[in-house]
Amino acid sequence: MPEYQQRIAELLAPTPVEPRALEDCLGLALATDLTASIPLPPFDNSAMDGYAVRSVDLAGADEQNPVVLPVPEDVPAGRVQNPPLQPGTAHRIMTGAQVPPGADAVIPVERTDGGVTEVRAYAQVQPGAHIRRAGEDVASGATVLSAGTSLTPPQLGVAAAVGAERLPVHRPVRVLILSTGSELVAPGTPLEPGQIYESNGLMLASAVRAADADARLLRFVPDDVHAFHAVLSPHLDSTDLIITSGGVSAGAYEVVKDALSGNGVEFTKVAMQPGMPQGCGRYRGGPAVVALPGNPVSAMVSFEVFVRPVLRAAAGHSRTRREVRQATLTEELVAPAGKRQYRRAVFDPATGEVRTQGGTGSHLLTAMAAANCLLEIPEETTTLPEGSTVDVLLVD
Ligand SMILES: Nc1nc2c(c(=O)[nH]1)N[C@H]1C(S)=C(S)[C@@H](COP(=O)(O)OP(=O)(O)OC[C@H]3O[C@@H](n4cnc5c(N)ncnc54)[C@H](O)[C@@H]3O)O[C@H]1N2
Ligand code: MOO
Repeated sequence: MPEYQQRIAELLAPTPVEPRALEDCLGLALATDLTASIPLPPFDNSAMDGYAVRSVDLAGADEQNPVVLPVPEDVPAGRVQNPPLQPGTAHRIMTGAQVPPGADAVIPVERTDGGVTEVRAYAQVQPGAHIRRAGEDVASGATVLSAGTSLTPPQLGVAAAVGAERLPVHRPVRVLILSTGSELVAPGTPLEPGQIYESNGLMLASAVRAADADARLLRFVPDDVHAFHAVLSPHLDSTDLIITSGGVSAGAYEVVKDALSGNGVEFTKVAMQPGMPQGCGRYRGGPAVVALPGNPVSAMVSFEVFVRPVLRAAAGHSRTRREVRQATLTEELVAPAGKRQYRRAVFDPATGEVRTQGGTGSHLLTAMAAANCLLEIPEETTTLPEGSTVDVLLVD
């Protein structure tokens, strides 16, 4: 299994780096460190709506003995020209407005009568009170985001706050998802006997998108080799990776295998359950191909262990793997010898316990939908008593 993982990893080269407007960067990987060219906050500013004062001018003020100061200036947030505060005066100031030179504190409006031309202050203030200092959040020249960061909303907020207009990010991997199979019909149409609704295509496209890659879905590719090549051909120049599901095992009418073998893709059996039959390679020397088995759970588990980490690495993310936790098994399990088994399971982070969902059948998709982790059973393990410590891959 590790060798097969390595083969797939080698198929995808890092995507090019391109500058993108901040609003188009969510989830993408930053390609170089982002350094702040300004401090944050950029200037000393008020944390409160109130009055900028010299703290010494309010010494001894209280409810019974208010200090009355003239208010010659009003300082709304954004006022650019900001006259200095003269001793014995107060400037009415709003949250976020620049503290005038000469002021060393802000008294909140609630501690005053709220006067406009003169103000009665009912409390004294400590020097520095309610002033947010320049550089308190970020010093000028500091690295605010590191290369490889998968950009989150607050990180994009930081980038905007330091004045970045665009960011150098890795272009997302462009993935084409194909599903084949004469038994498949679109949800929304009536089912004839022998038919099932197509679900792998949508599931894999969603998994690709959730891994912050681009997905294009081609469902119901005809079960015919010529038609298969014809459907692919217009997409080849704009695709980094083709993912197929189904048609890789030992049966007749395996269009994926028939079309891709001899065109750069090799099919093999991997010592893993589910997900034994697999294929990978490069289609006619062009895009990478990963041919996943058709059983829905096999397709999904194979995507998790083979494809997702590679998609993340190619797109420059420094975190490519799911979090692995150690958990205590609440039941006894048996597993096949010589295969790495992945069981659908629910991990409870509060207790550290894990319990499997459903059986091992790779058609049992609802157990996968109910799971929040994959419980990994190593190749050499065939029995796990209740209370064993196991590794779980957190998949949501
Ligand atoms: N004689 C053998 N038979 C099978 C073997 C084997 O080694 N020898 N391996 C089994 C294993 S394990 C798996 S996994 C499957 C893989 O089969 P294929 O990749 O060829 O997939 P299909 O036969 O096309 O489909 C399998 C199953 O999945 C359903 N399916 C397929 N595509 C979709 C889709 N897009 N949406 C929903 N469901 C889908 C399909 O109807 C089948 O039920 O082979 C075993 N057999
Ligand atoms: O590999 Mo199949 O995935 O066991 O069902």
